[in-house]
Amino acid sequence: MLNGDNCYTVSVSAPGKVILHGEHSVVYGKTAIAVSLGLRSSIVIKEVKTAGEPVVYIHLPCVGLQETIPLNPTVKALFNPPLCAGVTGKFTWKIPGKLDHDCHLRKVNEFLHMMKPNFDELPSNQKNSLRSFLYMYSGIFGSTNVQIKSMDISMGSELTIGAGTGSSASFAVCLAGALLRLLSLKAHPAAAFEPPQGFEPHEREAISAWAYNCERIMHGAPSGIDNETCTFGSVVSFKKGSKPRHLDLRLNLRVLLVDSRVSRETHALVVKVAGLRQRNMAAVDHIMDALDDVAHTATQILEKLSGGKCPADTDADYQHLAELWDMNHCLLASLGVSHPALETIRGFARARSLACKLTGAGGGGYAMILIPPSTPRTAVDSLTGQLLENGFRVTETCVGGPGVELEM
Ligand SMILES: Nc1ncnc2c1ncn2[C@@H]1O[C@H](COP(=O)(O)OP(=O)(O)O)[C@@H](O)[C@H]1O
Ligand SMILES: C[C@@](O)(CCOP(=O)(O)O)CC(=O)O
Repeated sequence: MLNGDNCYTVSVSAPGKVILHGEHSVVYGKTAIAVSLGLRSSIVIKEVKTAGEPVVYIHLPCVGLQETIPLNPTVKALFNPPLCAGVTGKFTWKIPGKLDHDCHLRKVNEFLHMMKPNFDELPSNQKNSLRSFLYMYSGIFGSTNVQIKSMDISMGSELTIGAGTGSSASFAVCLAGALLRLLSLKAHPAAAFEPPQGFEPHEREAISAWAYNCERIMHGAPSGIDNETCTFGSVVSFKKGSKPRHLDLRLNLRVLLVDSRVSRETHALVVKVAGLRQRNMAAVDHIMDALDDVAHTATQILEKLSGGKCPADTDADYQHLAELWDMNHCLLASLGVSHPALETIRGFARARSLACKLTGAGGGGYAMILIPPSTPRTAVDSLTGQLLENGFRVTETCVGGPGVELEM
């Protein structure tokens, strides 16, 4: 959108993600399936007129951050980012995978320390958000000749931060989507007078690749499944050592996302499973194989459900899926990654014949309850009431919906 002052506004949203199948077994080379979550982050970038030097105003209430960044020193320190060693030519925003990530990130860190002498004392979520913004802004705009202006950036999220529902990827995808669209509008001003178009597949590729670089800032060596799921939505299948594969399914599975309110550390749970495997190699490997089979069969059912089958088949498919969710949970429980709170949640769901599984690392965190379309509303309401009475947090939402979207 272009206003009378020749300033653009861009609004973008992106979903979070949950792991549907393959948590823990993916560490041992099996397939994992992630789906987009109905809870989304959103961003509004507005170019604004300012009297003095150009600045970026950043409002990130989810991490309690409000910051003003001067643009002239940013341009001087961070524009014209370097290419990876051995790659010739000039870096452009179209090839984020060829950016010398470590060198660019080091410059971002040096700049932040210079701009904010107390940078090291900030909470790590604020540090990561600031690093990610500067990295991406200078990476994208620093390789073009478009004229930069002051801007105001606000970002919100329905996701809980740091709970394994992909808030960091959702944040990074929103940021990349909005910055790339702003760049495209500024580079092709005539497009601002045409009806806004959603993101094209090639734009999504670039968004996901920039978000992956941001995920590297937050997580070191991420698998790429989160940025892919938050960008493309729907279902993403992933196996260690290969690129995540987006399955273009039209799904809208209803779920209750239940927060057990038990905090857990992913790494500790991965180590626990490794210990169990060390002592019981053959048995644990059979469990991993079974988890892999569950992931593959569930994918086939999701493919059927997305094909718009007749209602009778849909019921049977949901029943089969529910069976697999239960089996998946029990296999994970046999690896020692459930928790009494998760078992309580499952008990409440089972009393209403609904399937429930933990999602992510387990040991606490979230459980998901599948709500097939035929489930009576009263059953969902009474289950929700019981969960809330017992101190759990409950969100009714969908999985498998759209990825990054331009908000009109
Ligand atoms: N809405 C948001 N605003 C600002 N930063 C965000 C937002 N959502 C996520 N982040 C960034 O992502 C980080 C969360 O990453 P992480 O701990 O991996 O959580 P998750 O498992 O939810 O992805 C936060 O520390 C913060 O830097
Ligand atoms: C346990 C594991 O398979 C999934 C971790 O999920 P989460 O980010 O803790 O929700 C670990 C991993 O894949 O790195």
